[in-house]
Amino acid sequence: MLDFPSTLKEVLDTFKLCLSENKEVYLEHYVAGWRGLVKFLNCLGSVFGFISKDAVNKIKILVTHMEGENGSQYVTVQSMVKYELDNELVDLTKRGIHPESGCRTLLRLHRALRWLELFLERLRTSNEDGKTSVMCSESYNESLAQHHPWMVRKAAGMAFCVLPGRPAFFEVMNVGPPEQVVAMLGEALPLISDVYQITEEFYAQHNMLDLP
Ligand SMILES: CCCCCCCC/C=C\CCCCCCCC(=O)N[C@@H](COP(=O)(O)O)[C@H](O)/C=C/CCCCCCCCCCCCC
Repeated sequence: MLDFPSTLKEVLDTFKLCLSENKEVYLEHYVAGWRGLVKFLNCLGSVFGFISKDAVNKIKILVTHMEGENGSQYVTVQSMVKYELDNELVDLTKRGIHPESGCRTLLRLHRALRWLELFLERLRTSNEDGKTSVMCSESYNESLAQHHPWMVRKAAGMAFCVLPGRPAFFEVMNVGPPEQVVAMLGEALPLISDVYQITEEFYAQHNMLDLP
């Protein structure tokens, strides 16, 4: 697990460790990446508490699987999917007796990873006056929002309004001057994108992109 304080670079580097040689996604590093991100989210204020709580719950569910008696099946996303499908441990069409399957839980974080990718790309290419609240809400609308009910979208939209400006945001990242942040994001984003794409394709192959 990552210790705090860390820099956002250290957290994003975790996603570099996610991919095995044969392009499988290691759950251990995936979860460590999210844990690190949640710590940054917590630094942004208590208004993000409900988002942080949901992410933490999902991380806990995955860790419980990884540390459980069938933990050896939860090494990569691919092994988890195979195991849960082979053993009918996933609710495929409607909510049923497996509300905490690894597959549906990871899918929620996977969708959030797309939000992160879109948001960090906007941050990377923005200028000094760029509004992080706008970047965040545009990225949210293009990704996660499509899977959230009205109430959640409304609450998220209100939380985004209190995001600090780009300079304060860069400071929280604890990476260095803006040019360094931009360079770091330029290196990290392709890795996040790889992890996202590989997971997306694997879930699509198994018709699991809409798990209830
Ligand atoms: C200096 C900081 C750099 C960037 C830091 C980014 C930190 C991001 C950390 C965590 C992101 C939150 C991940 C949220 C996962 C949401 C999963 C989800 O979709 N859950 C919903 C569905 O779950 P089920 O009911 O089906 O189990 C659940 O209903 C969601 C509830 C909470 C609202 C989620 C809103 C997500 C907004 C996107 C993140 C905004 C963070 C803004 C900070 C820049």
